[in-house]
Amino acid sequence: MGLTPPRLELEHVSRVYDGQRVVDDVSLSLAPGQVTCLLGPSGCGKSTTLRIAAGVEGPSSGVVRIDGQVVADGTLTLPPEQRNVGLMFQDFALFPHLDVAGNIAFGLSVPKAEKAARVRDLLTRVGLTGYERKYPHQLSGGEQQRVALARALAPRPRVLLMDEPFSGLDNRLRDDVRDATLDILKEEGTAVLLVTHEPEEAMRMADQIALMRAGRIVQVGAPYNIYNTPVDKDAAGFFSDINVLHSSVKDRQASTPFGRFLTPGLVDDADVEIIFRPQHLHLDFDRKDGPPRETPERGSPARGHVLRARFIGNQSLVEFEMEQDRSVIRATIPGVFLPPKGTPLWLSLRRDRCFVFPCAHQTKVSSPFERDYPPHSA
Ligand SMILES: Nc1ncnc2c1ncn2[C@@H]1O[C@H](COP(=O)(O)OP(=O)(O)OP(=O)(O)O)[C@@H](O)[C@H]1O
Repeated sequence: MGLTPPRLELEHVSRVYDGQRVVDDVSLSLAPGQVTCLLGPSGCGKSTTLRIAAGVEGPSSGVVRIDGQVVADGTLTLPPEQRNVGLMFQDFALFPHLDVAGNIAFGLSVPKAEKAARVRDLLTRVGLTGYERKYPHQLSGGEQQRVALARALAPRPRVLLMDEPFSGLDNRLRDDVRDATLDILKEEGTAVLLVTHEPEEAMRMADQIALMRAGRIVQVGAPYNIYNTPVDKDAAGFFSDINVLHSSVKDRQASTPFGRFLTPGLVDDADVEIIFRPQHLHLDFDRKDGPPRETPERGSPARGHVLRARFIGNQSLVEFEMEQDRSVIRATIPGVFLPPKGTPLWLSLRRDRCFVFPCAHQTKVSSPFERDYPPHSA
């Protein structure tokens, strides 16, 4: 017996419009019951990828499979209704002339009693029991979204494709609807491909995030891994504010106000950027007995002076000018921490949360010998 094929599989899929490759060699695989978020900035090709998975358009090249069956390649494109996929888009698009029960039952071709039972079951799951006879215009945005979800799930699709399905909802409602939607999707065991440009939404919803940029998938992984081991500076910066230290390589290390960092795979004089998030800074007050001690976890502390501090909700954002090179570093601190301008403080970094990348314009990158060479300790 062979292995169970992925529920949805895209293999080297590309799409060219007017000579421009808007989806570029995308490969992606979704297991049953898995939520995959296609995440990226506006115009990077997310919706086009989703439309290719749906069968609304064909790929210029590459193959799409559902449960191992080819549904599109360079020549064949099965239409959406022959793929057993559910679709859910931003504007929900409920049928205004059908009531809630009619909307949910629309795509169901099963006996009447079975249809009614499925509608009842889905209404319970989406928390809308008793809403059968209401019409879309009588529902709130969140209720309409839940009816749209029930309608998409009614025929038990093998794959559910969702394009920014929560973007029409206001912030507070969105969190509740997202959580409820996730519970239902998990119960149904459908494989979900969800398009979003919001990193928080992807972090909250996804089992797997596929980060897209300029038509290509640049990184795929679980939210924790994508956040904590970004593939490059832009991937790190997509999820949060970042600090960037500039340096260059000397003897396989880069010096910074916070001590030295190893630079595996980079040759001498290569320009590098050391990236870290504002929440990974640790602050200490100035002391009489000199700087706080250097530790392997936090490296050497560096002194900075507060430029400004603001309370931003459940944390404070403090900006520093570093004494050594006058660079500006931002730190976020839980709770209220608003030191006056000019206050000297010692800053240190969680070194396991720092990433060293060659500068984008870099020409002096790796040599296989450097990569294999045992690194010096920092
Ligand atoms: N039918 C089309 N004809 C020509 N160009 C298209 C077509 N559809 C999409 N594009 C172009 O392809 C690129 C990717 O579009 P797509 O809608 O897939 O991006 P996206 O990442 O989903 O963006 P957004 O988040 O803004 O919806 C864009 O530059 C867009 O203008």
